[in-house]
Amino acid sequence: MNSNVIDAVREKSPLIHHITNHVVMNFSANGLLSFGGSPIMAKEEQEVEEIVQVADGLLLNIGTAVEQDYKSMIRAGIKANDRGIPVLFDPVGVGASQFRQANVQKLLKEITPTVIKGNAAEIAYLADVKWKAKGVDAVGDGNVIELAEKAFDRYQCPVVLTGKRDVIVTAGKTVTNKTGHRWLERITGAGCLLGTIITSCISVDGDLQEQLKEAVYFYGLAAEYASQLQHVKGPGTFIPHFIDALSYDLTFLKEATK
Ligand SMILES: Nc1ncnc2c1ncn2[C@@H]1O[C@H](COP(=O)(O)OP(=O)(O)OP(=O)(O)O)[C@@H](O)[C@H]1O
Ligand SMILES: Cc1ncsc1CCO
Repeated sequence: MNSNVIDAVREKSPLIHHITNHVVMNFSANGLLSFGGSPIMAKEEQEVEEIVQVADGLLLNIGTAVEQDYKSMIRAGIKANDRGIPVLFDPVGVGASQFRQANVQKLLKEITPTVIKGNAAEIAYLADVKWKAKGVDAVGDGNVIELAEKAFDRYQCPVVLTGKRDVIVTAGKTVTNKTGHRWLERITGAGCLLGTIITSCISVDGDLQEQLKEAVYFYGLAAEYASQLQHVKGPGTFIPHFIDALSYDLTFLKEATK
């Protein structure tokens, strides 16, 4: 058997509406297509409700968001909440500017995410804990479990905190994940694409904790597999092989990375 969650995604091929940043649009669309889902990038305020109407999941990522994008995100998020489809929120670089901070606060008052996903610095900002960041990247180590649980308590929302060790917090349960490869830190958008993969996994029927665990575990294994291929020499050659690996079966990746 492969994986109930991943099989279900591939069976359904969920349409994931992205309002995401310019840097990762292409990478996210290709990664999701390879994995087995169907991407649409649409951020015009006048059309987002129509797109959400037919989507299976919504991803909101503030990486390069301008004022108009936040309006679109709020409108799309409210519609997604009304329809009951999952919403993943990725507060990319939220601590980097007052503009991001003010808009994220406003957004989180208007919409209810199904999952908040971010690196340690982003989750620390939301949890009101001091953490070092450099632009959109987290710097240094600390108690990531405590951090993710604090953010969960504050927003009453499941949290996926990413890094060398990922932490997944849902109601009453915290688990960690160690799959992954250091080259994921050396390419842009590894966290953003993980957000896309998670959104597709939570848009099929099933238990949220299981879906989050499986998405994060699979993603890390795909990276481990791609990194060990003979012709993969560094972050650049890693990217296309990682995209390939996202289309593989979990059982195959487990065997091949033993
Ligand atoms: N040192 C590492 N070793 C193994 N896996 C890692 C490491 N650092 C990050 N990862 C993995 O990389 C993915 C992205 O996590 P990361 O925390 O780097 O995201 P991010 O900072 O939001 O990225 P971006 O902003 O570029 O999208 C996760 O799947 C995580 O498990
Ligand atoms: C580098 C960068 N800057 C804004 S968004 C983004 C992509 C990774 O988060």
